Amino acid sequence: MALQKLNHAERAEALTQLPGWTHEPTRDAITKTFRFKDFAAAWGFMSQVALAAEKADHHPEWFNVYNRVDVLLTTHDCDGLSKRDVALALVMEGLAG
Ligand SMILES: C[C@H](O)[C@H](O)[C@H]1CNC2=NC(N)=NC(=O)C2=N1
Repeated sequence: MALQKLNHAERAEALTQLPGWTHEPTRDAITKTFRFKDFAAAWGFMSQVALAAEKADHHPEWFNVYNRVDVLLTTHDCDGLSKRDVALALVMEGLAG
């Protein structure tokens, strides 16, 4: 069965668990900008997220410059926001400290 997009109630619930995350309607994605002490800290975060993402077979769209990591999460398989995006966002929150 195809992965389902989150319904209204599920989206609202997800965003209450994810401070600093914003819904981006054009892509039906959630986004956040993380800032770290320096480039090494940002890259360390990205390395840890990359391992978790690969394990879950669910990957972020992201952009890094120096200590900043802009993240966009959406599910290509259903062309919108799914529980996999919420799960990866929660992993990121845990790793960002
Ligand atoms: C074949 C593979 O399982 C799929 O392409 C996975 C890989 N990573 C993915 N990542 C994201 N963000 N969305 C997907 O739909 C997705 N699909």
